[in-house]
Amino acid sequence: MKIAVIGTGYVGLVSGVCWAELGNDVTCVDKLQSKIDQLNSGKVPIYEPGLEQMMNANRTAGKLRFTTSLAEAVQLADLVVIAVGTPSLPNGEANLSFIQQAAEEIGQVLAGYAIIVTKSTVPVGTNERVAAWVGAHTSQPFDVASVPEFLREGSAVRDTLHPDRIIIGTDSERAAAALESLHRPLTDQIVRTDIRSAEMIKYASNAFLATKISFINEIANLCEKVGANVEEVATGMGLDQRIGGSFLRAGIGYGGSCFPKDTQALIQIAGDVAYDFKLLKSVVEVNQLQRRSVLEKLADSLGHLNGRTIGLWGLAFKPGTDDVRESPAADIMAALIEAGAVLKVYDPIAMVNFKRTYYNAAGSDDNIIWCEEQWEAVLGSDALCLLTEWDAFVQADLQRVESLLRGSVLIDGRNVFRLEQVASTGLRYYSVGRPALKRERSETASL
Ligand SMILES: NC(=O)C1=CN([C@@H]2O[C@H](COP(=O)(O)OP(=O)(O)OC[C@H]3O[C@@H](n4cnc5c(N)ncnc54)[C@H](O)[C@@H]3O)[C@@H](O)[C@H]2O)C=CC1
Ligand SMILES: O=C(O)[C@H]1O[C@H](OP(=O)(O)OP(=O)(O)OC[C@H]2O[C@@H](n3ccc(=O)[nH]c3=O)[C@H](O)[C@@H]2O)[C@H](O)[C@@H](O)[C@@H]1O
Repeated sequence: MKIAVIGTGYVGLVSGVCWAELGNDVTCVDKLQSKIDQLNSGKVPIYEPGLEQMMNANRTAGKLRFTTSLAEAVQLADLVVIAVGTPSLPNGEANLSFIQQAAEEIGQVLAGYAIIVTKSTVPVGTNERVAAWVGAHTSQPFDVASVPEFLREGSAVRDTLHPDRIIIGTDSERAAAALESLHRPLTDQIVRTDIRSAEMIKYASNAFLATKISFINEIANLCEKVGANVEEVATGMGLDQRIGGSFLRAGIGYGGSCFPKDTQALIQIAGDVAYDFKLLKSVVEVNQLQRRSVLEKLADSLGHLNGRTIGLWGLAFKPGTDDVRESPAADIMAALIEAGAVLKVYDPIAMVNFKRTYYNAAGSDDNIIWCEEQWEAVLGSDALCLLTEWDAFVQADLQRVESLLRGSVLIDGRNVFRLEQVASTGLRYYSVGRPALKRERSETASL
């Protein structure tokens, strides 16, 4: 199949590369010249394990191309896939301006029948608007379909090649048959549905996963008060097949480019039809409060934060990605600085993106020291907070943490250390929903 993919972000680039890998002829388009130049020089602009190698193999085989010319890509394509961003507007609603622009541009250059697929996450009813935006600029025949994407950053290639299911929302038999044959090599779990249901499946799935996380985080908060251990609770709950064990890891709350944006958008979608989505509003509120729990634990252990030096391990919203959009670390850092703390921060992959997104590119802020390596963030700090569970942190030698800290406090926002492991050190240890190890120890013992 000849495929044009509009947008070379996490979704467009990974989908395009994987479709080429399956033997299709793929042209990826982006309006950012710098991105296309980078891709044409064999470099992937995002951090996504396994992607660069697969991309270059398919470029060399002549199955994958990159261009800024939407016309060049669309005119040759049987299938045109829209994978541009749908960020939040200030009121939480999805910003559809990139979708509209792409749809209108497609309409302007369409040279014959094509199937136009929206892979971006869009509110219910958007694909009908896509049809209208394309149709306003062409007299060529076309069909539209909603094929939402469920990949996770960090495992995007694997998720794309081994999806749990493929959702195809369209009222065209011709489009459905073509999309089924495109996806059949990946899975037998292909669900054919109407366009509006397909659009809703995407939001409902993300909102449900976010709900599971906020639910377990509230159970964790309760566990801390009643002396239970949330990990034991999650294991016990998750063995019930009706509940399932995934997405029950308590922590500092969800972040990323999708759960925060899509939960807000669904609340807005409900509001537009005068429906008050109370449960989802609480999910969002709980998630916001959960980020504060790090500050509360620091205040509990250190007394006050003014003038304290706090080491932070992890800035990405989760390991395996350099994406820092809506990362809990950003809110936690801002609150710590406001409380008068000095921060020593380190992330193995996301430092550059984080500085560019939340500070100026140079990262200049008198209260933040951007560390060259992970131990520099520990050296001389009053406390260390682990915010992202990168392997290098999970495998860290806790005796070394103890000896380099000026204080003795370790806040584990992702429950990565075993309680017995920490018990063999002198660290005062706070995790999420598990018993704290609050023993007394001189704050200035080391260094
Ligand atoms: N990031 C993720 O893990 C997932 C994202 N999604 C959804 O997929 C969509 C895309 O997300 P990402 O890939 O993260 O976005 P992104 O922001 O990383 O990439 C979007 C790309 O589209 C390009 N673009 C925008 N307008 C264009 C136009 N008219 N012509 C050509 N290129 C254009 C931008 O320059 C950018 O490179 C969003 O709706 C998101 O909610 C869905 C599942 C997973
Ligand atoms: O629509 C999207 O963009 C994507 O959003 C999520 O994928 P992603 O944001 O890449 O990452 P997840 O692995 O789902 O993690 C999201 C956040 O939840 C947190 N999380 C996850 C699981 C858990 O048990 N506890 C928990 O706090 C993670 O730390 C992270 O901050 C979904 O998992 C994908 O299916 C979906 O396609």
